[in-house]
Amino acid sequence: MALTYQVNAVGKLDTTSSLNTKQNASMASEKVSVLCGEEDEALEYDDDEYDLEAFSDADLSCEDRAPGFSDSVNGVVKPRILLMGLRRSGKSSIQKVVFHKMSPSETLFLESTNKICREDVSSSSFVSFQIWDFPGQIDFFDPTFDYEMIFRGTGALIFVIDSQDDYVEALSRLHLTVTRAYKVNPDISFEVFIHKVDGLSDDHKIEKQRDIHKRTNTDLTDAGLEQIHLSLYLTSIYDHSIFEAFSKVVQKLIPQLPTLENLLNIFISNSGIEKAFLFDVGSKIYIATDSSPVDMQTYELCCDMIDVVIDISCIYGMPNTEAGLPHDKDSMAIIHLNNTTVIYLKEVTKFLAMVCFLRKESFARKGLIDYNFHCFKKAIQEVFDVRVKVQQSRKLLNQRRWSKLTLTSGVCSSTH
Ligand SMILES: Nc1nc2c(ncn2[C@@H]2O[C@H](COP(=O)(O)OP(=O)(O)OP(=O)(O)O)[C@@H](O)[C@H]2O)c(=O)[nH]1
Repeated sequence: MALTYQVNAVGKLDTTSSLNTKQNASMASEKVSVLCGEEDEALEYDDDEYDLEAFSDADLSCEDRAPGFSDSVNGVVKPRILLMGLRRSGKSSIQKVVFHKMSPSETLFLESTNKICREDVSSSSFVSFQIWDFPGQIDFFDPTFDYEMIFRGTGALIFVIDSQDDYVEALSRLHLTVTRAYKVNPDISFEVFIHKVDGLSDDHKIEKQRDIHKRTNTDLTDAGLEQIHLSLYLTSIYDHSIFEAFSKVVQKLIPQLPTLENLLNIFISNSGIEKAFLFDVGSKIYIATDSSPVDMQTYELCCDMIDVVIDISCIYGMPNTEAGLPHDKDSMAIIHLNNTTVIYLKEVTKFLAMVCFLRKESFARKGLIDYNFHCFKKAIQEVFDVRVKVQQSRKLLNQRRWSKLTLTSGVCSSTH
C-alpha cells in the first residue's frame, strides 16, 4: 500500500494516495486512488448558511424504572426505537457496534443488561431518536411496569432473534410483544432482526427467514391480527448487514424521506450519477437514497469509503474546534476504482455526507456535478428550515397549552 499525503498550510487535509486494497469479495484487489480533503473549487459557495446541525452528544443512561414518556430535547419529543428480545440475543451488541463504534469481537465481553438503557442519538438534523435497550429477562408485562406508556411513544420496535439458537420461545415472545404493542399503538413499525446469521450458510439463512416469516404470520392470522406487518432482516454485527437494517428502520422515522428521495432522484438524473446515498457519517446509517434498488456491495463500498475518510482525517486532519471532529462540511473524497467507477463523497453538513457512484466519463463533468450538489444542499437547507418551523410552532403550542393549564389551575385554587 503506497500513500502520499500533503497537509496544506492551514492544516486542512489534502491527500493523494493510491493503494492496492481488497475492497470486498466481488471487487478483490482493485486499484484505488484516493483524493481527500478540501477541494480546489472553481465555484465558491458561502457555506456558513449550511451549518444545519445543533449537535448534541449521545446521552447514555440506564434506569431502573421506565423513563418518562415525554422526554424531550429542546421541547421536541424524539421518536423512540425499542430493542427487545430474549437474553443474549445480541441487543446491546447491536447498539454498541452501530452507535459506539465498538468492534464486534469486543461485544463478547459485554455484560448482561439488567436495566433499561436509554440513549439519545442526535447526530444530525434528520437522525434524531432515542434507543431503549431492554434487558432480556425483563417482564414488561408485570402490572407494575407501565408498558402502555412505553409503547405509546414508540416509533419502531426491533425484536432481535438469535438465529443460532432454538427460536420457538423467541417467536412466542415476539407474538406477545407485538400484539400488546399494536393494541396500544398501531402506528409502531415492527422490525424483526434475525440476528447472528454470520454462522449460517446462505441457503440456511433463507430457509430460517422463510420459516420465521411463515410462523409469525400464521400466529398473527390466528389471532385475527393479519393487518400487522412485520419486516424481517437477516443481520450480523460481523458485516454491514446490521448497518443496512438499521438504516431502513431509521428511514421509516424520517417524515421527510420522500422529499429527500425526490431530491436525490433529481440530483442524479441531472448529473449523470448512477447511485447516490445520503449518509449519517457517525453511524454509517444511510438516511435516504434515490429510488433505484440498493445492492449490498454498493452499500459496503460506501461504508468502506466513509471509514477511509474518517481514518485519514483523524490521522492527518486538523480537529474542527467547534465539534471536535477532524472532518467538516467542506470535506470531500474521490476514489477511482479500476473498473472505471468513481465514488465521490461530499459532506453536506458536518454530520451528513453524500456518497455517489458514477462512471469515469460522467466524472469529467465534475463542475456540473458540483453545481448540482450546491443546489441539492440548498434544497436540503429548505427542508430543514421547514422542519425547524414546524418544531417551533409545536413548541409554542405546547407552551401556550401549559400556561393555559397553569392559569386555569391557579384560578381554581384561588376560588377554593
Ligand atoms: N456470532 C455472533 N454473535 C453475536 C452477534 N451479535 C451479538 N453476538 C454475541 O452475542 C452475545 C450476547 O450479546 P449481548 O449484546 O450481550 O446480548 P443482549 O441481548 O444485550 O443480552 P441481555 O443484556 O442479557 O439481554 C455476545 O457474546 C455477543 O458477542 C452476531 O451478530 N453474531
